Amino acid sequence: MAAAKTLIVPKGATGVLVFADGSAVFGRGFGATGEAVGELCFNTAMTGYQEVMTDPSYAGQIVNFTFPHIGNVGTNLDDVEADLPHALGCVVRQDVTEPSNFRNVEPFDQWMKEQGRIGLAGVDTRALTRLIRVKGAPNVVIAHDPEGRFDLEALAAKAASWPGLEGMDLAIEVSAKESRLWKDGVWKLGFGYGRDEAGEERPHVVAIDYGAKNNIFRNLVKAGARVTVLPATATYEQVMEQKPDGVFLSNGPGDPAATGEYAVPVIRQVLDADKPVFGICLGHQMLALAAGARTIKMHQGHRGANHPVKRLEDGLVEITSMNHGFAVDSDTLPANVKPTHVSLFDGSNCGIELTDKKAFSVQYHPEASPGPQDSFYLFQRFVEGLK
Ligand SMILES: NC(=O)CC[C@H](N)C(=O)O
Repeated sequence: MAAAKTLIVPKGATGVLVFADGSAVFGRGFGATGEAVGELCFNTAMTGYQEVMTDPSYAGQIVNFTFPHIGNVGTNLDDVEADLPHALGCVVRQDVTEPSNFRNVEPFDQWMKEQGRIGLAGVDTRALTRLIRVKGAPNVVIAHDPEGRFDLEALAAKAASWPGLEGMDLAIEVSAKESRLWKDGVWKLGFGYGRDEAGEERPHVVAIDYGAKNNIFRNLVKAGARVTVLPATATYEQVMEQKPDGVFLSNGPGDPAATGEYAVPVIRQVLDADKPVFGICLGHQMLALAAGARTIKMHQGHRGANHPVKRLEDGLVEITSMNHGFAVDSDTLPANVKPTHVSLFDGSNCGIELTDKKAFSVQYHPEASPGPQDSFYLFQRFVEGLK
């Protein structure tokens, strides 16, 4: 797999992943035709492919799923984390079968096609994962053509000339462009999404959207907040105009250090004004940057739904959902930044708290979607703290 430079397309191959060095992995294309260039990452979650594909933090990335049966429950209108899929494409082991689920609305391959996203099936995705673990996340082109016509040299050149995620600001591209009130609560079988009938008396959370997953806002509503969403480029004055009781910093794609021009200075001003702050994933990384720490690109990243994280205050282990390729460098935490959570997989930083401010953040995804719900308490902790 992905061993040598390949110039011949095997008979029957209708999809391919091409690496910058010219090596290629062939399979059967599904979803949209065409090609897309991005970073290849792997996700080990056993459920929730629709949530993964629509998580805006996957902008610029192609997801290699280690779980073999992707697409088997189809797609529906509810399990989406944003209006569009943001991952560029996906690589899967088994061909996508007829959906078998009472919630299915549309087969996965058709949904991918309509959304302009490319799929590649019939690949040894676990071998591909091992390759990423050894060599780090590569830049690749995913391509699909029902006739199997691929110009492999041109595709390799495209992968080679893509600049990579490091230094790339994508939050600005996927963020909401307008401010809005958020109204949905969490989903319940038989009921769908709850409705927020919040009164003015509830704590007001101003959530800055750097590419947010909707389930974060739903959980803030469930925890009892009134939620206003602002675009990533919101100024300090625009944040304060909303009279927030607390400010939330969302997840999002790309390199946290590349958002430094607009996001981090605003976060610093919010901290200086002593507003309570809660951040998730990219929001965690940017809170750390605003506090004076540094972020680093990880070798392979963390993406899945079973990542154990230790809460340092009492040693409790949370099983968490993760999706990140950058991390806060724990060696750079200033004296007023206390680490609160650590990954039990590799010891990387998974949470911080500012000792002189009401501000905390986590690297993982307490909103799950997909994943375990061990960390829902963080929404409660934030919103209760605003009262
Ligand atoms: N889910 C996220 O917010 C991801 C943050 C950042 N883009 C990273 O890859 O680390």
